[in-house]
This record gives sequence, structure tokens and C-alpha cells, in this order.
Amino acid sequence: MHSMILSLAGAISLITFCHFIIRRAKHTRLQLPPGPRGSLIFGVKQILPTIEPWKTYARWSEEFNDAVISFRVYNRRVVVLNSASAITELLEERANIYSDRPMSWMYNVICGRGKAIFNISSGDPRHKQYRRILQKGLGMRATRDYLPLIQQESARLAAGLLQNPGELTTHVQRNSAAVIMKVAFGYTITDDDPFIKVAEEASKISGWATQPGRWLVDHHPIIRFIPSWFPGAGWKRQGFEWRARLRYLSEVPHQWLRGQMNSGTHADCFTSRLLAPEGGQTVSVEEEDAIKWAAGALYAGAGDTTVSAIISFIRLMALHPKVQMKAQAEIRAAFGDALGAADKKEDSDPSQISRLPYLQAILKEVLRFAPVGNLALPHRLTEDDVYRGYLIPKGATIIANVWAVLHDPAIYPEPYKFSPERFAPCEEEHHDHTHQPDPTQWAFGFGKRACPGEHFAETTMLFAMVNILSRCTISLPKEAPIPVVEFTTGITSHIKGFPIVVEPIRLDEFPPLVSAPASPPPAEDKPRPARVPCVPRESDPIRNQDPPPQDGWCWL
Ligand code: HEM
Repeated sequence: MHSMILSLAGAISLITFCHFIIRRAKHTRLQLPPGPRGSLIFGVKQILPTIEPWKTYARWSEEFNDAVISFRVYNRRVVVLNSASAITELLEERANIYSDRPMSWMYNVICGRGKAIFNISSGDPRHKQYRRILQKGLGMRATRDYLPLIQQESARLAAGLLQNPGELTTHVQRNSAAVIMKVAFGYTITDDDPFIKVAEEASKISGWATQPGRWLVDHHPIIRFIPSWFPGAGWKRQGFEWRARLRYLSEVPHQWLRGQMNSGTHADCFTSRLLAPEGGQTVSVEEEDAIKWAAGALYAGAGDTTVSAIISFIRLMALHPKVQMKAQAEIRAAFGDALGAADKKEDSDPSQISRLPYLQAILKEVLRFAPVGNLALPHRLTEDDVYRGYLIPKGATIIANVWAVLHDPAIYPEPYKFSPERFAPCEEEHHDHTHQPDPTQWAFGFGKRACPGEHFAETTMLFAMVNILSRCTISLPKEAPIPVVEFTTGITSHIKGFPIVVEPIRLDEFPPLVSAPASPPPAEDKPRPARVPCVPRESDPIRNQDPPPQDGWCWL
């Protein structure tokens, strides 16, 4: 996700030392009995993990034999939920009190970004309004209208990869930016695009303003009242400067589109549809402001997320040639001779994508094996709550350890194995024919904060995947050692780079055409699937193996 999201990270702040307390006592606050293990480590200064913290939290959870662990960062109580049942029971079933966001005083208040959807309080009526706008503009029905554009950009991505596989990240980033700017504002990006520069500048400022642990005001909000002229209040003057700049930057694409609409030259898009709805009603100034913030969230939400997932997909294909070939056979069955024919692909019927169940299984397995948001985004509890005998205080920051659930061997046997067969229609002899739960129910967040871009994200990913696999074969360089799969640490995560080879697909080397099982056409907007029953997590020795030290940062 765009670094604007870092404001949430900043809200709980990276501090090298913290007081770390595991809650064991029933219905008490902090009067916890000392004990040898699993009961209390009070006043002990612990270093919070800065690399792959999700693994450390999962290990702590195992060491203390409890899915719910808790610690303090300065004056903030943080609770990490490490099991499917804890996450479902709190963030979903008690969503009415678990859907707020932690407060970032520097970003939300001093820089004036408190209205951004990622940051706004769930109690603010604006949050509901944003969700309605995004549901309308990104739901299944709306996404269907964007398919030709998504297809065109996905074909361009595959062609770019073939031309220059060394620039994988650049190609994927360009694809994501091109799709989202067109969808949000009807704007076509160019090389060295000024709008992308605007978005990048806003992203950088947001990153600085939300830098974890940097701003004292995030922990002592009282100092926000210090006048900006006061000696030592440079941070506030800086914040005000950023506020003005961010306000200007967020106006740029909106005003550009307004100009296009006035001259009747605009392309139909998310914002234009909302500003000029069918039926000819006019929107109020207040509504237009909400639309502008919601459209701004599209670039922020889509930015790093789909990029991370597509990058992980490409690298996993290089590591798993059999999976790749099976997907290519399925695509060939659905698209016939269009496989590998770059020119024809642009004209092919995009709705065919729904007839690719194995590709969809790969998508799910990519999101499970290499989760984009290992810790989702932090939530905030709005009133005291009691859970399994623990008192969780109002204001606590709640973190869902999505990684722990998606690597729980009780839910996903052999969790460190990349195997799309987990989610594919059962046909393999060795497969036990039991479907494993759909990982998207965890990968896209929870409760009233669940990702509103889920359907759009899955569609853009599927289009990128089908275009890449119908034109390219991805592999490792000949005689290169098999690389160890490592992950980046951050709000979003992806598989770290290693050399890959991208070649045009060779149909003569390809297996004979097989028929693809037809799946039903995409349904109309439907509610998220029911969650699977929660299963306890068994101990898993691999879970405890820490990766080699890497560069990285942690948002906690
Ligand atoms: C693979 C792609 C994506 C993944 C894995 C993903 C995941 C997430 C997660 C984990 C959250 C936080 C949920 C929570 O707090 O419980 C989130 C929030 C959000 N996402 Fe996504 N996302 C993806 C793509 C997108 C796209 C394409 C868009 C928009 C076009 C988008 C827009 C948003 C917005 C606006 C929010 C904030 C919702 C709120 O706070 O109410 N996301 N996403």
C-alpha cells in the first residue's frame, strides 16, 4: 500500500525498547503475577523485531502457548492476534468495536490528513460514505466496465517483460499506476509522467510524516498545542508545510479531471461517474470533497499491493515450472490459438478469465504463500472488551497476524510448500480432495475495514497473470542455483529479487490442448464468503526458524 498508510504505522511507532508484557491474568489490567514462563515479563526491555515481525509474534505466541499476546510501546497497548479464531471472533464478530484506526497526531492532525480513508475513525460518518463510494466504484459491476482497459495494460506489461525482464519491478509498477490513474481519473500516463511525480511526492511526504517513532507528538499529543513559532517547534512548522503541499498535490488530478469534464473531453472513469451521476443530479460541495478523498485512496490502496502480489507471482513461476505449464495449458484450452499471439489477445473476450480455475488457484496460493500484508493494517478498540478472560482496554491497537494464519499447518498442511493444488478443482491423484479455506478471507483485512478494492485487485492480478503466461515462459537462468525464497519487510511484502529469464512462449514445446473446466460466469456483487470454522494451531517447527538477517524496517 502507498506510504500514506504508514500513518497507521506511525500511530503505534517504532521504538527500539519497549515494555513487553504478556497478559495472562483474568480480568485484570496490569497486575499480573510473575511466573517462570508464559505469565509475565514485566519491565524487561525487549527489542521489537524489525525484520519479519510476523514470524517473531507467531513464535512468541507459541512460546506462551496463547494466540493472544500483548505488549506496550511507550504508552500504547498493543495486542497481536495470532490465530484464525481470535481474528474472526474479535475483528469480524465484534467489528463494531474493533474497526477504528490508531491515531497519528502528526499525520492526521498537523498534516491535515485525518480525512483519508485509511486513517479516518470508523465512528466518523465520512468513513461509511467513503465505503459506499468505493463499493459503487470498485465492485464487480463497475470493475467489469474497466476490463478492456485492464486487459490492454496487462498485455503491455507482458510485452515489456519480454523486452526487458531485468526491469521487472518498473514494468509492474507502471502497469499498476497506468490502470489506477485511468480508472480513477480517466488519465493516461506517459513516460516520466507529471501526475505520477505528484503521487510519488505525496507518498514521500506521507512516509516522512508517519515515520515510526520520529514524532514525539504521536506519543504526547498535548504538545500539539505548542505554537509553531515557539523555539523547538520546528516539527510543527514542518508539518504545516507538508499540510499545504499535500493539500495542493491531492487537488492536482481532481482539478485536471474537472477541467476535462467542463470541456467535455474527459474519459468515463470512477470520479467522473460520481461527479456526474446518471439522472443528471448535481453533487454538493461536501459530496465532491468525499469523492476526491475516495479517489485519492485508489492510488494509495492499489499502489504497492497489486505490485507486490504480481512480483511474487512472477518469481514463483520461475521457481515452479510445472505449475506454470499447467496454467499455460489451461489458458490455451480457454483461449485456443490465441495463446502466445500477443496481438490477438487484446481483442479476446476478457470474461473468459472466469474460466481459468487453476489460474485462480494460483492467485490464491500466491496470496497465501507470500501475503501482501502480513499484519494487515492496525485496528483500534473503541471500548473495554473481555476476551477469553483477558481484559483488552479501550484504545488498544489490535494487530491481526495474517501471516500466522496463512502458515498455520492445521489450516494449510505443509504451509511452506507452494502448491496451488490446495485450491484447484480436485484432480490430482495424490490430493486428498479436501479444499483448504480460501486465503482471501484473511489477506484483505477485516470487519468494517476490509479492503474495498478486493475484487478489483483480484481482477487486475488475474489479467496480468493470464497475459504474462500466455506470452512468456519464466524460468531461472540455466545452471543457476535454486534461490532461497526470502521476503521484504514492510507494510507490504514481496519475494526478494533473484535473476529470472523471460522468453516468448514456444507452442511447439507445449502440451496438447486440454479442455478447461468451465466455471460459472462472475456473479453480481455478493457478500464475502462465510469464514471457515476456526481451528487450533499446532506447533510447527519450521515456524520457529528465523530467516537470515536482512535489511528492513518494521512499522511497529
Ligand atoms: C493484492 C491486493 C490488495 C491487498 C492484499 C489488499 C489488502 C488490504 C488490507 C489488508 C487492508 C487493511 C484491512 C484492515 O484494516 O483490516 C486494505 C485496506 C484498503 N484497501 Fe486494499 N488491498 C489490495 C488492493 C487494493 C486495491 C486495488 C485498492 C483500490 C483500488 C485497495 C483499497 C483499499 C482501501 C481504500 C483500504 C482502506 C479501507 C479502510 O480503512 O476502510 N486495496 N487492503
